[in-house]
Amino acid sequence: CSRKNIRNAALHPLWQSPLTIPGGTRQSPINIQWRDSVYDPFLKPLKISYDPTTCLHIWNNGYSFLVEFDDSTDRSTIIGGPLENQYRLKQFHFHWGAINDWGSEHTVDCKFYPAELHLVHWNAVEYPSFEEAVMEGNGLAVIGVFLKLGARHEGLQTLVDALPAVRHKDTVIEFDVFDPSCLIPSCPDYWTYAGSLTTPPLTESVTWIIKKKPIEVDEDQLEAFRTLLFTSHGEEERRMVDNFRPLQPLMNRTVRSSFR
Ligand SMILES: NS(=O)(=O)c1ccc(S(=O)(=O)NCc2cccs2)s1
Ligand SMILES: [Zn+2]
Repeated sequence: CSRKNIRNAALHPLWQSPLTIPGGTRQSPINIQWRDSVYDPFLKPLKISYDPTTCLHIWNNGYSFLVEFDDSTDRSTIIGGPLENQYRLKQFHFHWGAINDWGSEHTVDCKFYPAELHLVHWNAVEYPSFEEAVMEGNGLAVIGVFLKLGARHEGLQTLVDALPAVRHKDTVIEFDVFDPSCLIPSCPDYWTYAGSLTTPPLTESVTWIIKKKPIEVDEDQLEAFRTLLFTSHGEEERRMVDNFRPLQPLMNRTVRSSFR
């Protein structure tokens, strides 16, 4: 994949920390070369069961804006797909670009989408806490959904309307009821591979489940993401854009598809 626009992200303040971790063999994100992905007939459909009342708040953590959920019980979970266990929803967040030509973390046949949604889940069957699951090879499962420019997304608009209240880093607002399944395409097709967190601590603990179909959002909604700031109140403002990690080497990995 051409690295012209990856330079922007690599030089971005977000990546002052090391871009790669020593000895990393399963880092994320990656380019998904459609023709190299291998159909696996044993992959199950992914079963998503979210309780909208487990939604807690939206906050700007200086990397992205995240919507966090009460993960003290199994009320919002996923199971099936490539997963051996049930995983609990912890939070979802997005990555996006300064312009619509790039912004996603994963690419498909070297194509960037303008943004990407990540729904982060942890293996509460095998591990006592999220923080411990983050350190384990099968600790996390992240669903990735690409955003493409198109029609306005009514479900997303509820989030967009809350963004002015979390414009600065470390601001938070309560968010009582939200069902994130409205952000996941109904098409069941996905790719899956073994990878890592794409922000520090970059741990190699993520089973990635990347939906083949994108969701459509409109220009105003993408522009609303770009009004957020990396910086806190009182600091010199830096717009929160290009908060995506550069592509990482595939190394000895195969991307499987749930579809022919
Ligand atoms: N872009 S991504 O989906 O790969 C993610 C990056 C970081 C994620 S996190 O929610 O696990 N926070 C990291 C941690 C918090 C506390 C201990 S480690 S998810
Ligand atoms: Zn992410």
